[in-house]
Amino acid sequence: MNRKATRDSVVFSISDLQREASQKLSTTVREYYNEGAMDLVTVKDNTAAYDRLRLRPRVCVDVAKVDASTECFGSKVAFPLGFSPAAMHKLAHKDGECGTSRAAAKFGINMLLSQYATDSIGDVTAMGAGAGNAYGMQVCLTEDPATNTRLIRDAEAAGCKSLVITVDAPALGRRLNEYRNNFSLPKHLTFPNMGADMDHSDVVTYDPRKAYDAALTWTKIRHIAATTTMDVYLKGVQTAEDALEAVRCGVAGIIVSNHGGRQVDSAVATIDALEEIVDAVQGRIQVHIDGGIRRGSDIFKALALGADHCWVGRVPIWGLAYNGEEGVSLAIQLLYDEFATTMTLMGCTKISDIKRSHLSRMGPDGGFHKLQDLPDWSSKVAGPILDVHARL
Ligand SMILES: Cc1cc2nc3c(=O)[nH]c(=O)nc-3n(C[C@H](O)[C@H](O)[C@H](O)COP(=O)(O)O)c2cc1C
Ligand SMILES: CC(C)CC(=O)C(=O)O
Repeated sequence: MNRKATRDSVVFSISDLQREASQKLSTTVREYYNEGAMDLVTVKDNTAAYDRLRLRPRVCVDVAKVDASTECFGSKVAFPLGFSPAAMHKLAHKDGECGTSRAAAKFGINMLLSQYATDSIGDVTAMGAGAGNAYGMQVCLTEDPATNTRLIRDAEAAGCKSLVITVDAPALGRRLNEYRNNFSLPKHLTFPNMGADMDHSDVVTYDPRKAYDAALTWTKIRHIAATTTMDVYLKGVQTAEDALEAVRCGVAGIIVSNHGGRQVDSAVATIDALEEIVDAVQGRIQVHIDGGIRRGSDIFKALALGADHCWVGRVPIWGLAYNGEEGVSLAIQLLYDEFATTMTLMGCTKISDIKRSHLSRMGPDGGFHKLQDLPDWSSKVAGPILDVHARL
């Protein structure tokens, strides 16, 4: 893709995209996508928290050439952003997850597919054939081991590089919009990754056997991780304590996430949770983040705090709703341009130049204070503490 593509005449930012996309959706679908659990405290704070961090630009650095590319799941990606797993893209546009996948592949970024996607994992990864970007399959894990095994085998067969186990959903959060609007999947859409007998009522009526595993534990994670060739990531880790458990489990990485504020309302904004987690993990496994990222400068701030990679859930959905696959491409382009511009203005020519000392945060005295750079952990510990396959 031409990374300096033509501009849209209406949409110049993700906030414009959200506004335009939202106008095209019915109340039920708009609220399902845009809202979250209970009073939306965390939905709002996920974005607001980025504004509590400020940038400390360095000047007189030669930034004539800026390289925003990095690596994720063993693939080179255009910049440190990919698509989080989000259910039901076809409610936004008929292009669905396959359209999202084509846009990701053309730009060279990675995509995670929800087990509640409206396109199959095989069809979605086929859209990226030959493009070089990587895919991951997200699973909540159900109480039915046969369903879990089938999902994992399908993902491996489709060429997924990672298995993303969502750990913040032992049950569905209380999304008041879904109750108010009597939300359900329209009859013409299906969950092709879930098998023929699955319909959306299994999800909203909390049939845990079919939809979630309320008894998911670290022991089960270790067993699942040992049964797959894919790299395992845990999505929904929100504390240093659980990040350390993940390190002990020997998984490849974690995604610091509160499910976009759709599970526990009043959960800490992910950018606020990130710091203690990065400090606890000390570089032993990958630390990714999602939730509230709406600008290239947000990606910069997350990397500066120590994240290895960022993901967005609602952004591609708004792109789809606005203009199908082309709308998704527009969304990626905007975030790429904003991120590359932020790097340039901050005096960073490559990803490894981005440091905590580029950030300032408001302290109890009301003043802004520079953050201290992280130590170089790469020389201290290499790789996870334990090899999960060796343990079992
Ligand atoms: C409509 C919608 C559906 C989602 N479905 C899933 C899902 O099936 N599995 C999952 O792990 N997370 C799901 N999420 C959460 C996202 O993966 C991600 O954590 C969240 O959207 C990040 O916040 P953001 O939308 O502010 O970027 C969903 C989010 C949205 C908005
Ligand atoms: C089908 C839903 C359970 C998908 C989801 O995780 C969400 O809506 O946040």
